[in-house]
Amino acid sequence: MSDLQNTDQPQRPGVVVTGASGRMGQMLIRLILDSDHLRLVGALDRAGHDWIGQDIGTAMGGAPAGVTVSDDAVTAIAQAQAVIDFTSPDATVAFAELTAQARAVHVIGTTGLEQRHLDALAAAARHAPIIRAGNMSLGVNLLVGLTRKVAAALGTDWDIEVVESHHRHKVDAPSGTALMLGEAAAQGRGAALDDLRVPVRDGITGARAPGSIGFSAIRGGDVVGEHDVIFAADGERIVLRHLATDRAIFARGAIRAAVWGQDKGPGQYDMMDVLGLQG
Ligand SMILES: NC(=O)C1=CN([C@@H]2O[C@H](COP(=O)(O)OP(=O)(O)OC[C@H]3O[C@@H](n4cnc5c(N)ncnc54)[C@H](OP(=O)(O)O)[C@@H]3O)[C@@H](O)[C@H]2O)C=CC1
Ligand SMILES: O=C(O)C1=N[C@H](C(=O)O)C[C@H](O)C1
Repeated sequence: MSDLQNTDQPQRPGVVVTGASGRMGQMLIRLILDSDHLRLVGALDRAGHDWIGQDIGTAMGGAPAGVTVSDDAVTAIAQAQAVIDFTSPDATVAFAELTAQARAVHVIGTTGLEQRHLDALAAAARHAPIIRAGNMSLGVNLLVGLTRKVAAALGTDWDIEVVESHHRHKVDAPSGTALMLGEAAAQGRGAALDDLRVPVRDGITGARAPGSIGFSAIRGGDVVGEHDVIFAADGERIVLRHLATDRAIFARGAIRAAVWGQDKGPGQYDMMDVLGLQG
């Protein structure tokens, strides 16, 4: 059934989508408008955006959805039970403060967060649940567990490299997913990624440091997201690969997280919690 009848099922949690005109924002809104589990109550965009004041369904080129695109985050988030947020790090921190005040679930897909952003999110999570992952897909979260296991099983004579490819518009590198995979590999080796991570290689880099974890990023075209974790030893290689061909996989994960979070207390969660893959 469609959620276009926005008032007929008040028991469904109301969700606000931030960055509504973005690639992920539009995908999320399409899926939420078709969801039996969530009700779209707000669509936020940056002040001055062409879509402000328009119906979100019409702005996306479809039928009216009964929700007007707004730049008033305070008012929109105050009436929400969940906020799904795929925007930029500074915006996500600002939305986290409002979402915490509303005691709503904040589902964060935004990547490229620095320590100061993470610190602000930790503060917000003292008041309401935050569910954050660099990749919301089932496949990648399974791959994280596999990567940890393979890294734990292999010695440091197996070199680990993470290679990722994304569309030409992506602004951060390595991708959030690549960092999740690198962290899993480091955990498998009983170490912290910060201690093993190799900065971008360029020029006379010297030979590879034993036990290090390298990252390479490719940007081009419309690639949705591709990740390889390469374990390379003398005479053999293992490659664990995830290929995303449709952004719906991320949006479905985020919607599942928003519903899952409804009965959770304040704190920080990730997709491994949502999918029951911890441990
Ligand atoms: N965790 C996951 O599974 C996934 C995470 N992502 C991440 O999600 C984020 C968004 O990706 P994508 O949708 O492709 O990017 P887009 O650039 O297409 O969309 C981002 C949206 O956020 C808005 N936005 C950015 N900064 C602000 C701000 N300060 N205030 C208000 N709105 C703002 C943008 O508005 P404007 O255009 O005006 O700047 C735009 O509408 C990225 O960090 C990406 O890496 C993406 C896919 C999956
Ligand atoms: O920016 C994107 O597009 C994506 N970002 C996430 C990341 O940084 O890993 C997830 C996915 O790969 C798409």
